[in-house]
Amino acid sequence: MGNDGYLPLFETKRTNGRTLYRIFARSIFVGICLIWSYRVSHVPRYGEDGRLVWIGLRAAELWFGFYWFLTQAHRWNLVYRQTFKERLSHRYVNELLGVDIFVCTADPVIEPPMMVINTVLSVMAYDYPPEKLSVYLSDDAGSQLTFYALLEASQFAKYWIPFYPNAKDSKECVFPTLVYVARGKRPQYFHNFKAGAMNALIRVSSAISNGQIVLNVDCDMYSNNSLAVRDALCFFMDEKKGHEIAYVQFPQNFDNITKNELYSSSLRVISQVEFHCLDGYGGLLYVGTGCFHRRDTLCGRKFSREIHNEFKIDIPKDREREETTAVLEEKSKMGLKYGCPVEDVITGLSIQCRGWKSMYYNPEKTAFLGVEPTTLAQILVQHKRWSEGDF
Ligand SMILES: O=c1ccn([C@@H]2O[C@H](COP(=O)(O)OP(=O)(O)O[C@H]3O[C@H](CO)[C@@H](O)[C@H](O)[C@H]3O)[C@@H](O)[C@H]2O)c(=O)[nH]1
Ligand SMILES: [Mn+2]
Repeated sequence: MGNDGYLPLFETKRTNGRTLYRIFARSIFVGICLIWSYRVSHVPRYGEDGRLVWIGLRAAELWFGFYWFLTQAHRWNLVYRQTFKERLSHRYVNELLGVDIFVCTADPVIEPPMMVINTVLSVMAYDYPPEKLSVYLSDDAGSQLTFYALLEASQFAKYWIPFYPNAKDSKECVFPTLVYVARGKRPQYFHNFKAGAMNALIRVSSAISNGQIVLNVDCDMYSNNSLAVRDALCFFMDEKKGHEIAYVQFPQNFDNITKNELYSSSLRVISQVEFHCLDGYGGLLYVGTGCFHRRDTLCGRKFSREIHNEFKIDIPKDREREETTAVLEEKSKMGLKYGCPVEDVITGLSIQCRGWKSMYYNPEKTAFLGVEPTTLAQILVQHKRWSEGDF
């Protein structure tokens, strides 16, 4: 507690054992330097065997050492966040923010409706006032099957959600708003993949529920922790620091990890080490699914020190305004950015350039579980797309 009696809604801790890691890293650096100097001082003379191989190895070791040196930036300064949800519930009984959840799907064959619907149901069951929760399903395939499955799921939810451990009284149970959205795609108008779908959802939801917070969950992932919305709100609603935070990214975990993890697609090092470090430097990336955003920053708002915990949203209601929004999206001044295969990363960076901060929250109980690529063909497609976007 500070002198003014203020109890924060979240706290940040530096990892234990940093000194130990730094000693370890320094010892490796000394080792690398010794290898370098050995390679330089013992080059075979002209005519001696192995001279070319020696020089080749020296180049490889130089490169490896340089690469190792750069990766230390991702290991040096890990931080962990902790939230205080009971303080949030206590302080904001009726003033919790509206949350709009966007689920994206694009292909009913690769992404079967059963999986999509499981995702939708899982996010409908968040432990959160249902009148403040809206779930939007964007179906880029405009599939009748997916639509029918959603319709059936909405009926099923009426029976299932009251039995969900967090629903309090089945008689009083109201349901979150559920909306199906399929964009009209025209051949002469480029659809911009997921970024286009997300921007369409931002526009549609602004005219329906207009929640101050927006969460995206891909249809190949589901919510595994019904308290994750409250966790995210602990960051946004913190009285001292909340007004600086634009987005809270949760790690992407997977429940179909193969035994030997041949392709290392569970991104373990990234989510358990490197993101904690990026977070320590205030530069956590937005990496798509599992990320909570303030709607206003996603819509282009700049950070300002004067404005405290105010969630200002301009609703583009009439047609003229909607057209303006579309033009702004096209110029990447509003919503998710276009023209890059990793729309999320560049969108996150642009938000940070406007002065906002981001947070990484990795709760003990996994918040989102998804399907990772398991075959070489799937991995190659995914990495080609990521590499095209990131470099
Ligand atoms: O035209 C499209 C193409 C894709 N999607 C959806 O976008 C999501 C992500 O696509 P996916 O093929 O699963 O890509 P991944 O490589 O698994 O996605 C990772 O990488 C993306 C780009 O960085 C992020 O947006 C994702 O959240 C992140 O999980 C899925 O829900 C798709 O249904 C659309 O809605 N419309
Ligand atoms: Mn995916």
